[in-house]
Amino acid sequence: MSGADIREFSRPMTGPALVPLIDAIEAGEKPVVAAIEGMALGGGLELALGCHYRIAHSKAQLGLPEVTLGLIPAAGGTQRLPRLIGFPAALDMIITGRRVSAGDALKLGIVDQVTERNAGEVAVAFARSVVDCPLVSRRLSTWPPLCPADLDNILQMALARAWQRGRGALAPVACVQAVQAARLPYSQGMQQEQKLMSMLFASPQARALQYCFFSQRAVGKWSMPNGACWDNSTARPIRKAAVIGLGTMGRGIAVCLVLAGIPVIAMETDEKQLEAARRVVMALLEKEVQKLAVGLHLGLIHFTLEQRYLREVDLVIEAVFEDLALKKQLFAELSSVCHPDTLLCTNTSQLDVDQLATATSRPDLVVGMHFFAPANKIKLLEVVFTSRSSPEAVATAMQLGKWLGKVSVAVANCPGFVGNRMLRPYVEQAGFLLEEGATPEQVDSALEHFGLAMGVFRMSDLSGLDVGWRVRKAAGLTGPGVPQGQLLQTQQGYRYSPLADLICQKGRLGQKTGCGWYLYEGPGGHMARPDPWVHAFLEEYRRVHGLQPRSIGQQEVLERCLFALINEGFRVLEDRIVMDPVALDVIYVLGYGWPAHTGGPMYYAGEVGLPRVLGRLEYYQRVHPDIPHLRPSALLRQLVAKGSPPIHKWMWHIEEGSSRL
Ligand SMILES: CCCCCCCCCCCCC/C=C/C(=O)SCCNC(=O)CCNC(=O)[C@H](O)C(C)(C)COP(=O)(O)OP(=O)(O)OC[C@H]1O[C@@H](n2cnc3c(N)ncnc32)[C@H](O)[C@@H]1OP(=O)(O)O
Repeated sequence: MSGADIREFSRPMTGPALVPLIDAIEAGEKPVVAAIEGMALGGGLELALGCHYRIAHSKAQLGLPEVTLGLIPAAGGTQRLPRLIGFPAALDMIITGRRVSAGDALKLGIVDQVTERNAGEVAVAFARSVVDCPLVSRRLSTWPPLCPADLDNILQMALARAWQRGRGALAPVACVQAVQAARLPYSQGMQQEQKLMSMLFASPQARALQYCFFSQRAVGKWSMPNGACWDNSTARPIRKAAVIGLGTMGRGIAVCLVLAGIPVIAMETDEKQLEAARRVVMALLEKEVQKLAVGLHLGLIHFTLEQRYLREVDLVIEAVFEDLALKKQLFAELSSVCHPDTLLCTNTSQLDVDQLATATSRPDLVVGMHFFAPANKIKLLEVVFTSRSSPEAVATAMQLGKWLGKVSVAVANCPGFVGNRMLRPYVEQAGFLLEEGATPEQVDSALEHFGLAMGVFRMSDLSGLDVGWRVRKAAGLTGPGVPQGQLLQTQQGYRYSPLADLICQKGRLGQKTGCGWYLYEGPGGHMARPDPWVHAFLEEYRRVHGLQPRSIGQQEVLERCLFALINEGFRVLEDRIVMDPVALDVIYVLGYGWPAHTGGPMYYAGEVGLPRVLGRLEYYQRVHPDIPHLRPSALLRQLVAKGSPPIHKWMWHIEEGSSRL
């Protein structure tokens, strides 16, 4: 039982109401044993907690994921669970919404028995064995709360954690408040639970999080402009895969494959690099084995320098250095080494997948599989199809992503695909704001206050500033031989901030060099500190270029960075790079740390109001006519002209034939 029907939350609810039902079961004179097979989530677990005993199958999973939907467990979960397993463990489960295995549930005391057999049959036998036992001690609502001496401290720490990790989300905080009420007599605790639930139930955050839940499932129902789609295309089985290039991304991808039980050929061209990769990958795998407490066959991965092993694989993911010529050469080689049916996938984050496809003997079997770092942690996968990718190739990559535990989003090939394409105007605005008077920490603090996991400059330092530098050089925006513009700098006719290039030229490449936009403890350090050098550098830059710094408020930072990103999102939709705006929201929430409680950038635009987004973009464009990314997209204008329809109707307003595919 995976809990309440989430769709019902946005329409009038029908009875019977769950709370009185659970209370009636608990108060009953017959022993009721919950038999848990599969899932007991949300209202499902709350129902089980109202039963007198719980028997779970060993493969069952239990949890209270309401927080991920912007809610609290409001059918007594916040009152019964702390009574059963204590405040610290209950707080952890309720605030994070994480699922626990049957084995862990037994250790925690949530279930009375775990069985390998049919849980229903075992529960019936168990019920017979307890039929004469008194039930009075089995009614959790009557238990006195298990209050440890340091409960105040525990609750305070939980509250601090909820604020910090929630990044502005209300539900985690309400979860702590509801659990706190489990100190009170049960009926008073329930009143508090209901009060908090009523506050959250109709909140914009809950709506946004429930939109995220369905969006992450909707993207699995992909389609391509040629009519191929998820239910008319068949994925191939992947019995063995290869990863070529064992840098950070390749290692993470190899780990994902092994964890999913897929045998992997992990290939490098350099002996030293291969050994380094072997150490890191095996250490990561052993850590996972310990964490998940699962038996994993570590022999599933074979490290090699030899291409001949590639003959036996069904799919290759290349993750070599981001260099088009190098990748094209590799793809040409793979065409002759691999079996003619082998799918050739690239993990490029921005190179032209169509060009890579032309280097092979099988362009129909080439797709992009764009993982996000760290590949073994981030749940997003962009599956990039070209004009020649076959439905079967796309279906296979999408299915493989799901098998790896990712949410796969099908996107058409275009520069930067979706995520990085929308990121460019955002990063660009941040650079302009520095020129105009802001500091990296002012910009980052505004963005983090909004709820992003990391501000733009901290994120750039983490990814490595040389990544963008290389892209800008390849685009002819900077580098030897590129003429420097006038004040303000212009390149290719538009305003261009060379600040990031200048920082890179100083050898400041981010965390890996110990400094970038911030200062770190040393190379590889993580603690970002404001750097007086950067402040002096910015002041000098403004002085040399005659720029009068001005005070820039939080609102301007947010509007310029976020609305520029959203504006590019509308252009992505106009170009029909994705099926609908839902895909953009999924990509940003799962891949770029966009706060889920705002739904994602496009959903957020709808909440702010499209006329407001348009109005602010028009304003900033008047002030900065030399920044094309601030020019409102035609689709945004059209939607506003049509009265700002809801997000699921946006695609109806795109003119036929506007697709660039
Ligand atoms: C002002 C008024 C105040 C009113 C106060 C109101 C008080 C109301 C009190 C109400 C008390 C209710 C208390 C209970 C609350 C809850 O239970 S909230 C729900 C909690 N449960 C969850 O969050 C579980 C969500 N589901 C999952 O995690 C996964 O789906 C799964 C169960 C683990 C299965 O995963 P998987 O096998 O990968 O399949 P999916 O692709 O995810 O799902 C398959 C399809 O099923 C749909 N679906 C799944 N769960 C739900 C659900 N709970 N409700 C509706 N639909 C669900 C999912 O969307 C998929 O659908 P399709 O895409 O159409 O195939």
